[in-house]
Amino acid sequence: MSKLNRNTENQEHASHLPEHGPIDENGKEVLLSLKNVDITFGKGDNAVRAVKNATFDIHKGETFSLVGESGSGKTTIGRAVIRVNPLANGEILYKGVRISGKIPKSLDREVIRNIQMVFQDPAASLNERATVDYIVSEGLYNFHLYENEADRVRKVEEMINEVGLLPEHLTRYPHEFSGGQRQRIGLARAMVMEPELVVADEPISALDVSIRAQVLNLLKKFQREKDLTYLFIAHDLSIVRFISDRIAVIYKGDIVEIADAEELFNFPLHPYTHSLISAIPIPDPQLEKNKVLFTYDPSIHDYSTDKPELVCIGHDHWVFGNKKEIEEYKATREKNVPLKTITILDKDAPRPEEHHDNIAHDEIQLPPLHDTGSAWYALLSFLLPVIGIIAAMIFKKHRHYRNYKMCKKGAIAGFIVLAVILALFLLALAAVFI
Ligand SMILES: Nc1ncnc2c1ncn2[C@@H]1O[C@H](COP(=O)(O)OP(=O)(O)OP(=O)(O)O)[C@@H](O)[C@H]1O
Repeated sequence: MSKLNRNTENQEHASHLPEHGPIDENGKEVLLSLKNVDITFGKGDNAVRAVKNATFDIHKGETFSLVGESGSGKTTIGRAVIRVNPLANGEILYKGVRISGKIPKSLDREVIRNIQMVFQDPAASLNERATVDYIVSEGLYNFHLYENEADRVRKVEEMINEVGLLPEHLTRYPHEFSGGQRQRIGLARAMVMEPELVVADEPISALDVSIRAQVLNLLKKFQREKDLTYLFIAHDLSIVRFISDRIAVIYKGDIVEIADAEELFNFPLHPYTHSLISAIPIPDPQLEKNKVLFTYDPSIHDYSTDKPELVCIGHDHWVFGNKKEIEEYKATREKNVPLKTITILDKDAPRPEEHHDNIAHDEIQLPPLHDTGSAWYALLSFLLPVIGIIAAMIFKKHRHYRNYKMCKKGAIAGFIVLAVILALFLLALAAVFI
């Protein structure tokens, strides 16, 4: 497309944005930079400092996740990036160009087109009175990103196919769709603009667990195919672990830790990050029941004289703390021994420390290695139901619950088919002899 159409529009308004962002000291292209960003709501005594001194870079092509509990300021940052929330202090740069505060109207239009947002609640974010066709086309209309009507229709149909819906859905209204389908419409509306950066604000939190993976896979597919960069907002570390390149943790408006995803999970230095990791449910009910929840107590910090700041302690790992804390964090990291984040208590079993030390915390957070739930188990159990039932019992004992369910399902279906054949045979016998 769009390169053509973008150029067409850029000829009308010379582009304010360079083709590439600046390169940082690690040789990575910086697409978005927040520098000392403060965001405040209200005035005087009622003022809420929702975001305090937020500073981070997002590199081209990466998934950068922002994680923290409800009310910590994640959405406020996302909305500041798309220029909805004004800053009280600091600035936001896109490809090195300031996009916060007062900017020329033509730059504002370029920013809207290049940075799109996908919202948490697909029901609330879609205009209920507009058809899907109009919803997906709205940005194209506003920015004249099509050559003629046939071109617009082609773009919209292509996009609706790409998100897994059908062209006949275009004439329908949002209320005629399920939550997952509405989120697909929201994705189509954002992606049809061919953005470079997508702010995805809890895009799967409102969806059924069963369809969350589909929407995540769709986001990943778009990223691979269109070289997208994501600012992914979530309140739960377990969701972002496997989709993020880097993760920033935010607590009550302060960014308390930023690191590569694996670095953060291996060395969660800030106690709030530790508490978020310990809150991730373990798929094994026995271990989950006996897990000790680590809760964060902010009163452990004494910031009365020694003020905290976000400091890089090496390994591109940033932690928020005062000088004393930062020295401790550095010393811990230099030992290079992954930190223990989960403690399992079990009265009847070995001591908690011993119990935990035998299992890497990575392992307990994952389902058992061979718990695949493959359809082959069901098929073989259908053909050999007795063996299927035995296999199901063994899988259940080893907590391979998905395999167990598949075997059970297949074996039961196999028994029913055998019973029906036997019944028919007996009926036939009866018919012959009576
Ligand atoms: N428009 C507003 N007016 C006043 N206060 C606001 C406004 N928007 C957000 N806030 C306040 O700013 C703080 C951060 O809110 P924000 O919505 O960014 O949190 P969040 O981390 O995204 O939470 P959630 O996961 O629940 O969406 C909260 O204390 C919230 O009450």
